[in-house]
Amino acid sequence: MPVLSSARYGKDNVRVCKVHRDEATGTHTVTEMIVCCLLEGKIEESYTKADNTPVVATDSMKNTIYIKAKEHPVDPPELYAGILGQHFLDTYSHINVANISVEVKRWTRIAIDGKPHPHSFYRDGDETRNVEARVSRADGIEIRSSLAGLLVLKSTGSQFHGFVRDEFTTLPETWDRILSTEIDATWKWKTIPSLQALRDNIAIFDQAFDNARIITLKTFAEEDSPSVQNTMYKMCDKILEVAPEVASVTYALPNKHYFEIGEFLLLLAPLEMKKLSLMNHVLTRVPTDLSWHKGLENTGKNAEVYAPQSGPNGLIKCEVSRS
Ligand SMILES: O=c1[nH]c(=O)c2[nH]c(=O)[nH]c2[nH]1
Repeated sequence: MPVLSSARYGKDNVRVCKVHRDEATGTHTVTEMIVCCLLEGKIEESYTKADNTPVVATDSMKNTIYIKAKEHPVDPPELYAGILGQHFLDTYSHINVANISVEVKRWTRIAIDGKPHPHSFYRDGDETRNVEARVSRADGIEIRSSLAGLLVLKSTGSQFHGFVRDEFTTLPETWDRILSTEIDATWKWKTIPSLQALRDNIAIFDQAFDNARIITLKTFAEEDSPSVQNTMYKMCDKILEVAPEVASVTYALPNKHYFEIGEFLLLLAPLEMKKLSLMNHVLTRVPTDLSWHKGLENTGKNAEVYAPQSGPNGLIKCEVSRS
């Protein structure tokens, strides 16, 4: 006998844009977001018995997303997610959990001759500010806030050495390399008991976002990184230090490799590679640089031209909690 072990449903990819007009100053603020709303509760029979009585149509959820954006502030997104989620619990007694996710796009104010323009904006990158809220009758409000899609690169101040060297290793140790990644940082808040408690503490959300962004960029730029692992751990530690209401921090960082040009030749000459590994237990990529062309030197200290790799890439993750 099969059992429905879990179920949730709702509307995804609801695109919303809200314009706030400050009457006094004539300044507009634009918030564009993508909202997802998935409900859980006593909805089994819609799956198992074709009984739609408990089903709040996903189309109605889409309407609710617009209406709540009109009736309430959408900033910070943690507040909007809490308000929207609580609405479903207050309105439908058989709904027990509302899972709300919000992805906020960047619309940065244009400055003209150094002066912020009142109603014109530009998209300065793919970075988004995200919120995942689980609003539950039994467990209160659980929120994960995050910053995603922030692409960064440093052209020095990154090392990687001392790692396992064996018959599978070709990567040379380095004391100076290009480091690039796309920041995906998430901070999980201690459980918030109610929407009122969330409202009472509203300032912490913007503060944490600003702090997480500054800490990430400052640590990335200023540290002489021994590895992605250690650098991301330091970022987590610093965020926990400045945000006492945050319970844990996670990072997921792809290592976007930039290799010296000559390293490709090994892949093109597998027989040669085998021979080298027999001769030399520690096989490293053979830097051929560009010297075959008029003696151009382009490795080590002379490296200027690199080949950005689209894949494969490293992917390094961690979660740091309070002890
Ligand atoms: O910072 C790094 N961590 C790794 O685990 C790793 N592995 C690798 O090939 N390069 C790197 N860089």
